[in-house]
Amino acid sequence: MTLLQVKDLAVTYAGGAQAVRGVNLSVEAGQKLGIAGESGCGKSTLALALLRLLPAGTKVSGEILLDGEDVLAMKWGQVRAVRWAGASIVFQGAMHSLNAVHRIGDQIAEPILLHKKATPAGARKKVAELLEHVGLPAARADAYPHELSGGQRQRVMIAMALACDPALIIADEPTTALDVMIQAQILRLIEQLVAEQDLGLVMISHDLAVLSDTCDRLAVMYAGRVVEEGPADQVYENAVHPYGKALSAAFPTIGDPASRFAPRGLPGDPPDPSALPSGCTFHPRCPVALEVCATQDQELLDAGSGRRAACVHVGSGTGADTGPGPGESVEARSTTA
Ligand SMILES: Nc1ncnc2c1ncn2[C@@H]1O[C@H](COP(=O)(O)OP(=O)(O)OP(=O)(O)O)[C@@H](O)[C@H]1O
Repeated sequence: MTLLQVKDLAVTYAGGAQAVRGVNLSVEAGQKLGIAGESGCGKSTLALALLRLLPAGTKVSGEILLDGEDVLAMKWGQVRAVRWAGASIVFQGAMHSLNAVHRIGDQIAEPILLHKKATPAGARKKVAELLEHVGLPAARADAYPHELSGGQRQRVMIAMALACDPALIIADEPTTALDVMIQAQILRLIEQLVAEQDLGLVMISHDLAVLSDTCDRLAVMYAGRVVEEGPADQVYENAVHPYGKALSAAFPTIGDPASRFAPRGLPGDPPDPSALPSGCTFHPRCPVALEVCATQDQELLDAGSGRRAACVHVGSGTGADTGPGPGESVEARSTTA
């Protein structure tokens, strides 16, 4: 069953930044989609757009079908209901998302009282169940956010996201602020909940390794566009788009100690979304760019093994080398920049 279908989504902020450009994606029940990319590529904008949480004055076009209904065409009352019962978001940095002066039980109960029309006793019971479900004692309902550790607060955020039984969870950098051990626990918790409740998951992270470990499918974004997508292991280990390759090369390969010492990083910076380069927006940084890339953008094309990539080399059918893979060095060899 398709829970989320995004068609040709574009977001332009009031100042002219084209943060998301023509994104298409879909999530089935029980499926975990990871969205990866450098800072500023539009990941959070995409997440916020899904539930119409962008600032007033932002231009949004395309379609966001949640359970078949277009969120962009909904009246505000319907959008508010969908935010908890259809899909909910787990943000990074729970300390900023939780209200410091309210007990966490009251904060989790609020959407249950509002959207599920539960009685106070019914909401308290549901809060206790949710806390236990995310691995916290029910008695922690009486705690204030500052009385919990970072990992416990993130568990509270997950409990809150599940409060109205949504079909889809959107997790924006859910573990970024946590240490590695706690990060692993929270990722396992998310995986377990998705499997148990047959939820859909959209997980956003700059960390391709974390995403490939947790998700079934990956979409790699660059300058507001999805430039590569496919099965998580294929995109992480065998990316075909030169940017996807550079991104996966930025993470050490498990089991290959030599890769820890390989030069990393991609020369140059991502483009300013208010003044995007012509053609393929990656061409000024691309190690294998051709002249045509400066004037012509590519659609996502079939790249084999379930992957699709927006690169002229994929379309050429030549199987041309699109640059270094995980653990290999990345050097600019651009013919156009
Ligand atoms: N409220 C806003 N008004 C104008 N521009 C914005 C706004 N929010 C984000 N942007 C711009 O939109 C682009 C995409 O930002 P976004 O936060 O979606 O990227 P991101 O990939 O999530 O980055 P990060 O990982 O750093 O959060 C950036 O260039 C950013 O400066």
